[in-house]
Amino acid sequence: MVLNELGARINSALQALSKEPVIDEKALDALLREICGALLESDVNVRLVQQMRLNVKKRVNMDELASSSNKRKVIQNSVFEELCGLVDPKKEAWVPRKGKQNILMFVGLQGSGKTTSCTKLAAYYKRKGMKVGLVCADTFRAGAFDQLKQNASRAHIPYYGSYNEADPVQIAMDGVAQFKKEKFDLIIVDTSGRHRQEAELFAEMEQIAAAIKPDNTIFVMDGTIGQAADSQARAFKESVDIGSIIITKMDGHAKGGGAISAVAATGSPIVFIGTGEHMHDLEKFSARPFVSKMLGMGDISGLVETVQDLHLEKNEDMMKNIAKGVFTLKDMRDQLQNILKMGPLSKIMGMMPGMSPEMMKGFDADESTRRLRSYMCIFDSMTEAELGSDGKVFDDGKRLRRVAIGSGVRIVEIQALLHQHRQFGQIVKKMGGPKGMLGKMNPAAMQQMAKNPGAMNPNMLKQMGGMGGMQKMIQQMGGMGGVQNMMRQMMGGGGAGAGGADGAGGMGNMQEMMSQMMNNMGMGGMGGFGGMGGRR
Ligand SMILES: Nc1nc2c(ncn2[C@@H]2O[C@H](COP(=O)(O)OP(=O)(O)OP(=O)(O)O)[C@@H](O)[C@H]2O)c(=O)[nH]1
Repeated sequence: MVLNELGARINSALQALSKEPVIDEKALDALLREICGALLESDVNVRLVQQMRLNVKKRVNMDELASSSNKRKVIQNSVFEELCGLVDPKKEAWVPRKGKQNILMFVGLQGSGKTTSCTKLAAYYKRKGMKVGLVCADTFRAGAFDQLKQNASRAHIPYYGSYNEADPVQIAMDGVAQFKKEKFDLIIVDTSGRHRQEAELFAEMEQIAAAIKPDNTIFVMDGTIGQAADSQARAFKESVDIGSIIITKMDGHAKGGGAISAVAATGSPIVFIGTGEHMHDLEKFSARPFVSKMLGMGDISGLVETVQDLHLEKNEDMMKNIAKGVFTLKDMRDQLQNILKMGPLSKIMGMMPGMSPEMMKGFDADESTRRLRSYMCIFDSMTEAELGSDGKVFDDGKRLRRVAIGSGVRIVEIQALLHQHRQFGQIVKKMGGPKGMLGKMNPAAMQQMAKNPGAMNPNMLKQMGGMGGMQKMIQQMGGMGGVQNMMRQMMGGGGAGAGGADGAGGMGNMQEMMSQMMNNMGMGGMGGFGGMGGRR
């Protein structure tokens, strides 16, 4: 992702500042030159870059700041704040309200990723427990309804459309009326992105908006269009009341800066970014976490939300087991299943603080996901009794052969899985049990922690000394292999080969990732229940 490169450049400019013996106007100018150059190369609007440079200079008063370390901190903070300012229109983003029938209309040019994003968003709110329906009001493009139908069916989202009705306004009204009658919480209306004439397209959008009276209109913009984003956003803003923005295709080679600066043109907040063609490739957008992640500082709020969506509290058995220091094969399967449910591994890794863009380079998320799926096949071929065991039953070669035949996976790979399970079991034993960190908490507290990690997040961070402390903690996890080591093994050496040592290497890292996640949550839990919760 090109934004990672932008983040890496800004980051290294900030790092270089830390090495400067004297921090003066010259050093500040050199830093700003490098940062502004990087932003311009990423297609961020030139006026905005200029303004950002002036704002940082205004914030940093060299004469008033005494020590160099103070100056460094003030400059770094100012740059961070101003980068956030670039993508933050300081307007609260609209969110659908529970207990109300919310209507959302999507607009955007043809090919921007509107239809794909409609379904991704519907799936997102479905995961949040809402009853969501999709309406296809694009009658201009032949095949638009089929595309929406296909996407919606794959995500198990109810949809409405028509092959006969030619009037998009009528379809939008009928679809909304039907879903309203059926008490849907959120109705998403997809519109056309193309007409013979631009004026016709805007007129149609206005008519649909007047007929269905959406609570919010989302403007979908292609992240790869560069500087053209500004004029496109302005044109849409003049016709419809744009409430929010989704920027798509921020994976691959999107520079993204152009679309991001469209925020300034519309004054509306970016609510999500599309990061791929799959259903899960939609990331919630907020200015600070976005900038933090771009600079390799992680996105704790995103990670917490993703973990929340897993509803770990529902897995009572595993919570009880872990608190006791017990870890069965079934627990491992459930954990891996959870990781698969969280979406692409690269996305999760990017949310972890301390994962610098360099560390993510070359990370083969697809290969790791493939390996995870092959482990799922192995688990599927085990009996309930085997799954509930600590894995020692597989010392018997006959069982191993049976599972290998059943799953179509080589014996060495099953052995690798069992080896990793044993290793992770040892970590759980250390963390759990009466003396371990998790063992000191009762199962109800563990469930509470899983149910609402976000609520204790501020305490967790405070306890660990803020973001810096979090990064330090991850570095200190060197004892468990270390994140860097983990990434190296996950993406390197192991490569495409799935068997034997490769399989073990990849899995070892996967397992470390899980333990880190649990460790993070565990610490949050301790914060929440160890007296700190009372202070909130
Ligand atoms: N890589 C990537 N591709 C995307 C993303 N979002 C959408 N696409 C792809 O972009 C192409 C166009 O997406 P659509 O959803 O059909 O675009 P649309 O805006 O609905 O187009 P019309 O229906 O013609 O108005 C499809 O091939 C999508 O798979 C994204 O975030 N990343």
